[in-house]
Amino acid sequence: MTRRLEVADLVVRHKTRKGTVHAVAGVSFEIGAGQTLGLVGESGCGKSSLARAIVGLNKPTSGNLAINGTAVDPRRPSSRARDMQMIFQDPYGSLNPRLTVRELVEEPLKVHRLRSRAERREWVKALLDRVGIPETMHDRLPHQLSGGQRQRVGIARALALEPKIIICDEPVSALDVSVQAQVLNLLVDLQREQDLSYLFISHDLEVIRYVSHWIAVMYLGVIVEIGPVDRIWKSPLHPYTRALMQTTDNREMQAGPEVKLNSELPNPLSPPSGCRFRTRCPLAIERCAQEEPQLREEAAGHKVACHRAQEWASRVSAAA
Ligand SMILES: Nc1ncnc2c1ncn2[C@@H]1O[C@H](COP(=O)(O)OP(=O)(O)OP(=O)(O)O)[C@@H](O)[C@H]1O
Repeated sequence: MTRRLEVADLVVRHKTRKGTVHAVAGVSFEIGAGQTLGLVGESGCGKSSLARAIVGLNKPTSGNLAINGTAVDPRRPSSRARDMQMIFQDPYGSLNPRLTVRELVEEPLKVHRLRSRAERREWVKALLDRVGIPETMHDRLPHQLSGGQRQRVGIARALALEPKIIICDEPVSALDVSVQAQVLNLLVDLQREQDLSYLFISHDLEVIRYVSHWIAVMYLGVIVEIGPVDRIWKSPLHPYTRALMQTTDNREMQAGPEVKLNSELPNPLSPPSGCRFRTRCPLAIERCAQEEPQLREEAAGHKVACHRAQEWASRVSAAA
């Protein structure tokens, strides 16, 4: 597998008046060429902090990044703009309201001094055409577009520099359900055509399942489970993943204990000792308070950070 993006031990801390939030507490994963890793977890578990640090919008506290096998300095964002771009949840907030559609897509090319004026015009037109924005709209301002059209412009802008990796941070959450599928299909088609790699963030597991090859589940700054999409969908092993699955109409999940998320996410300023999920976990035992579980491979490519995962895994397969 050609590894497009490798993230190792990434740490992001935010200093606030009340203390330091450990938003990302040592996260590692890789994404192959033409693959999507879907990242899921409740609001506040650190998904955006992770995405912004990878793309260079926030400086990570520590960690390593490699793009196409070459290490890049995670604290120097300019070094990776041409390889990696981001698509945001709120295309209105992320698009300069004073620039026309055409200018918005052209801007990254101008900043990086790429192509002649005539070539830029042609490339911008081709990009807008590809994402389904007709020429009659190229001179419009963002507020004159629908939410779906704005997101299409956001996608064209992200593609302008021909990156191979795109970080999609909740790209369809702000859109009407009827438009969500169109934008998701566009992203999936573009991936196939251009062999793009996506880190796709969503709190919606159904969306994640639709677009992803791999799923990573994040809880209070750490990845608690990661694996191939079908495996996670059918045989999730971490109690937190099971709890998230129980909020969907996943009928393929193998039988096992019910885990409900009744309480709120603990205060991220002082996460629980040992396993961060233990305060909400009906299966927690003494060891969970004392020792932080590490990700361990339970099946090919399927890793889980839970002291009880093995016991669990045998029970789940016995019931299957
Ligand atoms: N710039 C910041 N300054 C201080 N704290 C921050 C900052 N950005 C995020 N946080 C805190 O870091 C933690 C993780 O937030 P983050 O936005 O990364 O999570 P998330 O999973 O993306 O949530 P959401 O889905 O709501 O965007 C939260 O406790 C949040 O309050």
